[in-house]
Amino acid sequence: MRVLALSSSPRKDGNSRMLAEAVLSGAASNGHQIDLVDLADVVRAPLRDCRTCRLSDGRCGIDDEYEELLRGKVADADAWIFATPLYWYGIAGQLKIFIDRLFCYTSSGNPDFADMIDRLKGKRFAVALTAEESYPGAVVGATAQLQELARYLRHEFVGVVRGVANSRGEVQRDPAKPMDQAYALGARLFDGIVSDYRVDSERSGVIWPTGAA
Ligand SMILES: Cc1cc2nc3c(=O)[nH]c(=O)nc-3n(C[C@H](O)[C@H](O)[C@H](O)COP(=O)(O)O)c2cc1C
Repeated sequence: MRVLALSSSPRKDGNSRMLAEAVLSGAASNGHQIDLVDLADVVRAPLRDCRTCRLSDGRCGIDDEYEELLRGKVADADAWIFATPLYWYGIAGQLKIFIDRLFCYTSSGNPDFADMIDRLKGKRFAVALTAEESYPGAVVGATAQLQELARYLRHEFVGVVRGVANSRGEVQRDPAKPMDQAYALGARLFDGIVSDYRVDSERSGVIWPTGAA
């Protein structure tokens, strides 16, 4: 399977990217193909008013490497890892812009929108997030936003790994060991049961197969 991490911190030797790399290492340990993109290298402009920005054939008029990233790596991946620092109790701007600009390719003004919607659906999805504050509520808004995005895109939301860190590399010293958690998350990216039970869901009563470690 192809696992793509989108790292949104402008600090490329920072904590959230390190967590994402650990998720990828875990995925690679199970034979998956891994890749990481720094959004700051690709996404150079925010969403504009599509009515005035679209080209005459309906394609997106913003001239950067976003479309290449989207049509290639993002649409082709089987799992997305979104890595973000907590910025002002939300996700980093680069990541928000990446998400906002999905609109240009999924709204009906774009000639390929139906195909793109198909290609963006049904992936495995995980989040690697770092914040200075350890207060649990600090990351709730950012996490909820990404969870709702995953639901909307019909993804399987596998999990969130959260590190408490500020200076570069400090996430490795977080006593909660988020780097290990990230590795484990990557390793189980495609096997974990992601449940979204309803009251009338059929359930066997057993979550993990007997004999599982
Ligand atoms: C612009 C900015 C806003 C931030 N806002 C918050 C915040 O609201 N809460 C928090 O706990 N940490 C906040 N931080 C700290 C970062 O989330 C923290 O240092 C994180 O580990 C940085 O990740 P990085 O090394 O991947 O860039 C902020 C940092 C910056 C630069």
